[in-house]
Amino acid sequence: MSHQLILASSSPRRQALLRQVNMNFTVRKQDTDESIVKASDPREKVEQLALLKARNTEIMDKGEVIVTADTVVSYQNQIFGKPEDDKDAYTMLSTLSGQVHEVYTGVAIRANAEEIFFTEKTSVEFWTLSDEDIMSYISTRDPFDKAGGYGIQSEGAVLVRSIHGDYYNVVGLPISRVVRELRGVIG
Ligand SMILES: Cc1cn([C@H]2C[C@H](O)[C@@H](COP(=O)(O)OP(=O)(O)OP(=O)(O)O)O2)c(=O)[nH]c1=O
Repeated sequence: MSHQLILASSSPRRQALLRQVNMNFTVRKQDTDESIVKASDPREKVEQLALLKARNTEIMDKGEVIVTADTVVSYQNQIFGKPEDDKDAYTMLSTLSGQVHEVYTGVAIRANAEEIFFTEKTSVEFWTLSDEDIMSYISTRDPFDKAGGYGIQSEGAVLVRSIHGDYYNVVGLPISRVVRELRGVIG
């Protein structure tokens, strides 16, 4: 059967990462109400959300393979998604200042009769940030479409002291693992 890869994501970063490794794919929008997933464990949360996004994506042809993902930041018992406003971004960034947090990205792959999912975790250490560091970063508006309120690939790079694990997982898609898992589905 010939396969057609569909990335069901409006994240420009996820699209760019699949393009970077020369995958042939098309983008399909899905609109998922993320508030219905109540899991408090970050791994469970991103897996459930990625699966929900995959199940909410219409399959239009038998050969289609749907890929979806969800990213959260986890610190102690808190899970941070995208900040709602400046105050929310400030709370997230001041909590993460000087600490190590985890970024979880759950990925779901849905083909005709199968559904697989997995999660990657990357640890990220932030420098200790002054109020001025945080306020000037928020004023760039970079935090607002990103889990945890920062983008490691953009202005947020200056907040990060070290990482352990897959960099691309932090950006929103653990691309090398995704490609390997896809080989098992589309050959
Ligand atoms: C931590 C971090 C997150 N992010 C982004 C990746 C995700 O796009 C976003 C988390 O939001 P998600 O809800 O995972 O994804 P999304 O709404 O952007 O896209 P879609 O559901 O359509 O696939 O945060 C970065 O770009 N850089 C970072 O350093």
